[in-house]
Amino acid sequence: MAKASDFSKGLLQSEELYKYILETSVYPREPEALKELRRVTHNHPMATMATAPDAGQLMEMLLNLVNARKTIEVGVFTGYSLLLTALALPEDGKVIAIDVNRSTYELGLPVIKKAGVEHKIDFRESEALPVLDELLNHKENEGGFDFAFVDADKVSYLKYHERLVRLIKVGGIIVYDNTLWGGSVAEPYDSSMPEGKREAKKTILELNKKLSADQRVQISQAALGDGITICRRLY
Ligand SMILES: C[S@@+](CC[C@H](N)C(=O)[O-])C[C@H]1O[C@@H](n2cnc3c(N)ncnc32)[C@H](O)[C@@H]1O
Ligand SMILES: O=c1cc(-c2ccc(O)cc2)oc2c(O)c(O)ccc12
Repeated sequence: MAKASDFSKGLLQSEELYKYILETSVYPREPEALKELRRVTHNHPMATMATAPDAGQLMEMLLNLVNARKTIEVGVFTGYSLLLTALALPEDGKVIAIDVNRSTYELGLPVIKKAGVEHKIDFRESEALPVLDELLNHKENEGGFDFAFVDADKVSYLKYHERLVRLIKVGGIIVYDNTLWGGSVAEPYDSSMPEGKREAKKTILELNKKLSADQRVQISQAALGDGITICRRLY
């Protein structure tokens, strides 16, 4: 079973503090299906990519607050954030879930099926951008979604934002994961950082500036998980 110590301390000062939050406020209320999904993901070499349970708990609350019925997820991996979304949706709710990799989605699929929420999921194995553009080809999709979660290739986040801000309804919410990128956003240039991570950092820095200046959305950047920015469409 995954333990609090299996996660990095996130952005907090100590492992103990993160463990305290998880054990006091998150794990006792986490649905059994999500625990099982964490167990299934535990031995995957990229297990650290899964959405952090504390960030997931806030997402669940946001989904409830906007009474989400139609949502979009960009970046599924084994499905932790997808399953929590599907659990939060009503019986006739739908999440369009996009990922270039179906095999990781299939790793978590038995847990999703057992939880009885597979019928709410429209999984698209694809690059996200063409799917979002195709949705925008249909006028009825503009403002047609209540909520979106973005947790995929960081270098494309700005492109996703321009599409999602049109797809989400006024009052709806877009959540971006990794907006503090391990805390590196506030650190000087580090030549030992792998090229891919450095490119991602560059985009995240640009995204954070653009979101801060984007009058179409109200924002809140929260230091949960790897940093999440919540955007609420204003007009
Ligand atoms: C950080 S993981 C997602 C974690 C997931 N939210 C969870 O809770 O487990 C990122 C995912 O984005 C997918 N991805 C990367 N580039 C993509 C793209 N251009 N379009 C769609 N999915 C992409 C990867 O295959 C990977 O599964
Ligand atoms: O270490 C990572 C890497 C990613 C990542 C890199 C490239 C892609 O095309 C998609 C995802 O995402 C991560 C992530 O979302 C996270 O919470 C922690 C680490 C990483």
